[in-house]
Amino acid sequence: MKTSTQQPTIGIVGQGAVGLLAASQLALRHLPCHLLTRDPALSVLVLNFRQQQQEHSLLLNCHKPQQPVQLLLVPVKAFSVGQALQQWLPSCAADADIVLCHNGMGTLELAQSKLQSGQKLWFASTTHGALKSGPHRLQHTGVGRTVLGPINALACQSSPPAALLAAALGPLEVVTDILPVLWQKLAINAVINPLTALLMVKNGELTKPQYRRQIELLIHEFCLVAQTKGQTFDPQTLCQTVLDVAANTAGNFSSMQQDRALMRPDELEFITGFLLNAAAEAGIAIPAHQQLYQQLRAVKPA
Ligand SMILES: NC(=O)C1=CN([C@@H]2O[C@H](COP(=O)(O)OP(=O)(O)OC[C@H]3O[C@@H](n4cnc5c(N)ncnc54)[C@H](OP(=O)(O)O)[C@@H]3O)[C@@H](O)[C@H]2O)C=CC1
Ligand SMILES: CC(C)(CO)C(=O)C(=O)O
Repeated sequence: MKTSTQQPTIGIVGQGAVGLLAASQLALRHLPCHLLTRDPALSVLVLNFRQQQQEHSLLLNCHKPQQPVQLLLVPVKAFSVGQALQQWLPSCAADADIVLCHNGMGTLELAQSKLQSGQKLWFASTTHGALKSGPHRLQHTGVGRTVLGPINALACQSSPPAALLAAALGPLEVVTDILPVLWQKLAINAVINPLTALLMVKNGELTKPQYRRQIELLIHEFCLVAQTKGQTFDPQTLCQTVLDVAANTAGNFSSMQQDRALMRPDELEFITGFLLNAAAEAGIAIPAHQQLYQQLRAVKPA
């Protein structure tokens, strides 16, 4: 259902870094949305949003929407997707656009099983960087881009919610097949995240020659698994892509490093774990990823 001004009701799950980035950029473009938070008593979030050396004081709306949500953005950790959909899909219109946005893979079947038959499922893969340094402070740490693609059959036949996604997390590219994008992001996260989390270093450390052999091995194994799912990558090019991301985000800690440093749950099961499951299904051994997984789980058991 649309409001009188024809602006669809937008809901953003949570008040995490990516969700607040999306809400802030919408607010700066005078496109209001509802933050769907865990705290039912919270009506407004006061946010200091820092972007490109500019500080913005924003008031973000946390009221439960009166109208069914037409566009639901779900920028939560992969392990929260099932519960987030369970909680917030009842607030959505029967023909709503639902947009997942997370690192890792392995949530798509679960998400599809929770949707009503008229709801469209999309995935937005973003390279933006956002850091929440306190409950009221968000910094846009890296200007990136977002690729949006359909997941379920209905989304494949529908127009994408491109204008709103572009306002929230643009520049936006819309693709008809998002899987190659998700697999490439998986490769980046399957190398940078576990290594930085194990070594407790910033991403840039991995550009040093001493890590080159291990990264090449991880990428080689990744390519074998991806191939079994119909995703073909050139190992050398992919290795260079991973090193470029590490160099471009040299001063940042990866999300997995931050999660482990702060003793929060991490996305290892949806990154390395997903890869290990796919390898097992295909009967392929990927010892370099297996070892990383075991080392990380030994440091903090699942
Ligand atoms: N931050 C970044 O720069 C980037 C992050 N990503 C990926 O995007 C995803 C989101 O990242 P990020 O924003 O950093 O993650 P956060 O953990 O900061 O944000 C997710 C937020 O959603 C909340 N949440 C989860 N489930 C619900 C629910 N049912 N109802 C209400 N709130 C809920 C969480 O609350 P609670 O903590 O209480 O569970 C948390 O505050 C991750 O997969 C991440 O790897 C991708 C690119 C960049
Ligand atoms: C690309 C990278 C590795 C940037 O830090 C990331 O997505 C993450 O930290 O989760």
